Amino acid sequence: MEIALARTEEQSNLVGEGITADRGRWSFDGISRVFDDHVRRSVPLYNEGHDLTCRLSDYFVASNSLVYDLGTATGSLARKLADWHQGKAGTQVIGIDPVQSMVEQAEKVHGFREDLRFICSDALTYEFEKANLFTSYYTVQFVHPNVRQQLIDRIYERLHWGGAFILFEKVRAPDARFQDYMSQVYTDFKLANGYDEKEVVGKTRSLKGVLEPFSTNGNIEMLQRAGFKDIMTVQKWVCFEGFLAIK
Ligand SMILES: C[S@@+](CC[C@H](N)C(=O)[O-])C[C@H]1O[C@@H](n2cnc3c(N)ncnc32)[C@H](O)[C@@H]1O
Repeated sequence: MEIALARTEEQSNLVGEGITADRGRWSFDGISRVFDDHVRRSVPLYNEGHDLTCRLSDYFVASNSLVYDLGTATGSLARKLADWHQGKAGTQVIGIDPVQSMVEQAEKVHGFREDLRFICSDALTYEFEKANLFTSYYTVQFVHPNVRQQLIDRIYERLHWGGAFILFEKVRAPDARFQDYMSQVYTDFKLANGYDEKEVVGKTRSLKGVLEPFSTNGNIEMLQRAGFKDIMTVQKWVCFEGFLAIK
């Protein structure tokens, strides 16, 4: 299905010449206004994963609960979680993102609410309070592999016993043949969602060394090293996977 797109200047910067020329220069700064449209056309089952996260959160979020959404971007998932648990007294969702323009856009779109806050900070250094639920929706893949384990260790440590980490990641396949199949099917997905070949190649090049997916097993082993023992895949579309890990 072809989708006609009216490109704003920001959108052109995002998917056009700018990133084609800039290997490994992907940045979330300066794309906050077009991010929502972009991410929905780039991530399969984007809305479904948010809905599933809300449904799973029922097992971990009660009144006076604390939820952190890491890499909240424009705050869509944090907002959905806050709405989902509205009425649970004292419960708060905090969206964290190191990109100021993303946090400003989140605040502009979702406004001021007692139960929903956005903080501009790096999840690697932010001093988390003890929480009931952490969510990371396609964020950990952007944390450099040499410090990724440290982040997962901190999440585990900062969770209450019985709390959970819901982690969605782009994942690599277990071998070269499957990786080849998955890459081709995902390219088909992006082309069907209105990107042209130049844009697909340009974005792939701009993400070199910036988006570094682990395999399914790599993610599970990272969660296990942090201390998680109860881990399950809750959603999967080819190379996009959601995990539920319970402390
Ligand atoms: C693909 S987007 C996340 C999409 C978002 N979670 C959603 O549901 O729409 C990745 C986000 O992670 C953020 N990010 C990257 N490194 C981070 C870090 N160290 N700590 C927190 N957020 C980070 C980026 O700024 C970006 O907004």
